[in-house]
Amino acid sequence: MCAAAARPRVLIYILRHDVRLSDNPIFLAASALWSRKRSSIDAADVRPREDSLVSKEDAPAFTHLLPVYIFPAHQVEVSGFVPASSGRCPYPEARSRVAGVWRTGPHRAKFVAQGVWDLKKRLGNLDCDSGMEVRVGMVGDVVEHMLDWYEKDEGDGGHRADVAGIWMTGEEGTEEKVDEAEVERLAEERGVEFKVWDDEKYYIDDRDLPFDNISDLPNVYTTYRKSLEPLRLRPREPLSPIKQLPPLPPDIPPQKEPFEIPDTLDGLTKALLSPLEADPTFGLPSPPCWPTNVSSAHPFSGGESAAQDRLAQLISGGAMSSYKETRNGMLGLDFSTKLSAYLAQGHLTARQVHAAMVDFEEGRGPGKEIAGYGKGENDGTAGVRFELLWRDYMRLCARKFGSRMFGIQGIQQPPTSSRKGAEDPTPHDDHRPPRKRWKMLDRSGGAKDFPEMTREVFTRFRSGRTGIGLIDAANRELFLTGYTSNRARQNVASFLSSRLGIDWRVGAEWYEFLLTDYDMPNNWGNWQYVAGVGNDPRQGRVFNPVKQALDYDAQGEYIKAWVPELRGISLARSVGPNNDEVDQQKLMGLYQAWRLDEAEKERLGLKGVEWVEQPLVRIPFSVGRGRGRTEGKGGGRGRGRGSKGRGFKRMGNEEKAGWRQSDGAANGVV
Ligand SMILES: Cc1cc2nc3c(=O)[nH]c(=O)nc-3n(C[C@H](O)[C@H](O)[C@H](O)COP(=O)(O)OP(=O)(O)OC[C@H]3O[C@@H](n4cnc5c(N)ncnc54)[C@H](O)[C@@H]3O)c2cc1C
Repeated sequence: MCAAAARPRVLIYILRHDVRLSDNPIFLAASALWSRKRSSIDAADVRPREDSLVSKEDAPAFTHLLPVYIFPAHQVEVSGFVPASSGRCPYPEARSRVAGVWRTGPHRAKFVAQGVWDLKKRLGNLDCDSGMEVRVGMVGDVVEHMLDWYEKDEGDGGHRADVAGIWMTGEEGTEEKVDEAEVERLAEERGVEFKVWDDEKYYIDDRDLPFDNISDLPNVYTTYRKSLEPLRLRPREPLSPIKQLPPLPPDIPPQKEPFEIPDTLDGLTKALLSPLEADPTFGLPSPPCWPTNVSSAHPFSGGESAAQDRLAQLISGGAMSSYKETRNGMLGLDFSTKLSAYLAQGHLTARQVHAAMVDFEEGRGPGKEIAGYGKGENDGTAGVRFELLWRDYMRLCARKFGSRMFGIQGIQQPPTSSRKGAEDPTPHDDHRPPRKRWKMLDRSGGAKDFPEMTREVFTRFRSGRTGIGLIDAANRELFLTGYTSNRARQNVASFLSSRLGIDWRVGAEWYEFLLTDYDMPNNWGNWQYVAGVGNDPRQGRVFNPVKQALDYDAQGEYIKAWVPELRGISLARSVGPNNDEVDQQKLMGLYQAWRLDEAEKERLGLKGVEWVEQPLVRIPFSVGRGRGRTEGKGGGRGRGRGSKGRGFKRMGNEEKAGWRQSDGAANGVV
């Protein structure tokens, strides 16, 4: 037992989506406060960004730092951490509320584990006896167990250690807020200092927002963006690197039973994946299989080290500068940055991305051979900044709208409390579109609505067997790799919510399960935006996935990559000696296989195949030479996406093939 005077004073840092050493305000504060105490260096020498740190008065006096990453049991399935001999997991399965799918799938589980391990290694390498612990359980349970353990009487009236404080970063999710409140309650009960920090992983820090009250956040992104232009001047500089941290405490509370924490990355990954592997099909009778000769667009490993490598490679390889021209691509590594998963987990911060781009723009560091080096902001770097601000904006929407992010009417749902009236932040209150009727998985919405059929349709959607090439390619890619492009995501979300009329939240939950880059505000905000219940100022627009394929997959390469059954379609048609053109009829057959002629179906072995013969939707669309003829009038330009716009179109009179449209979709919402 330690004598009271020499008893360690432990500061516990609960890591969440801030799994990095660099540009991390909590690590920097812990490092600075501790070094100051040890060496009596003047505060100014160790506080490069004073406002980022706690003041001397607020700071708990601590001798040791215990960083702990917790896999939260309601969001990640943790039964794989229970050894076979130790009985059952005390928590319910981590499944989603509406569709009942796993909350965290294999792609993200692996990525998160890699990130946690990378940080553990980085901390260990600091050569100051630092490190990190991994725990599983509900956050409150883990913290309570730690506090109990440290408080435990050692037999002579003393504690194992004093807990000097608990720090964590704040998050916007309603579940995360509950976790924060629980930790705060426990800390208060035990007289332990508690502080929730603003994580500084966003493009614009909270302290620099152009409003004091979140209700003043504009309901339209463009208005928000304009209030902040020029975007290049807004972000702060990343925090200075950390060289030293307080050591880990001499005694560390073990993981609460019945769980056991593996001591290798391999073991950690296995524990996370084993419950999911009990059914590798995830309930799909015909799950997508890896096609030959195709690679993931997102083969990247998780972690701060890999994030820094990816960022450096984007700059020195030129992809950051060509972003504007390539960002609507769907195949390959570099059409977009693939930084989303790093940003979501906090392996990287948006201002680190900004700083790397500024270095390039000002002719510092790597990228000398790339056009535009040292020549200021270019279209590509400006485009990335524009998107990073979108990410900030979605996060602020989550703060503003709270639990309405998850309701079926999205943020269009009027607030339930006294916030009604002048403070009601719902967009377009005066001309809100009539409520859409959604098809649900578990109950009928009325006559002609059959949940059993909806479940079957949802299964085909998830399996990549709708019969619409672009949608099927995107859903198979997502299932197999954990990534699909923004272009594909928009089309898929529009297809499920508007063409099929299914409760958009099951789509959001399916994405939450599969996406490596899942991020609550971005996923739920984008899904409802596209479904017409979010903050798209032009509500009710619908993507035409055939027109979109023509615009963004004109040679059908993306569809052929992920739907190998269609690879045998030869698109070239000879129109003279040494002169070929794309056979439009066949191209339309690639985009919707029901349009292939019978002989071609026979040749490809597609005769009688359900998704070919009975697609969920048939979209009338014809092409002449060059361009396609679309249903109705042209759609909006949308979000500065280049000349092709976002591809929203009015809906036409689709043939109702094997699947009845929802009322909303059949009404041809615009
Ligand atoms: C239905 C739907 C669901 C989505 N779910 C998520 C999600 O869970 N997590 C997530 O990070 N993004 C989500 N997005 C946004 C976007 O599709 C991804 O951020 C992007 O495709 C990730 O690839 P990237 O990093 O190469 O993006 P890039 O095109 O290189 O963009 C750079 C960064 O900007 C941000 N960004 C880009 N597009 C958007 C956008 N539309 N909204 C908000 N931020 C954006 C991301 O952080 C991204 O890493 C979703 C979009 C849709 C339509």
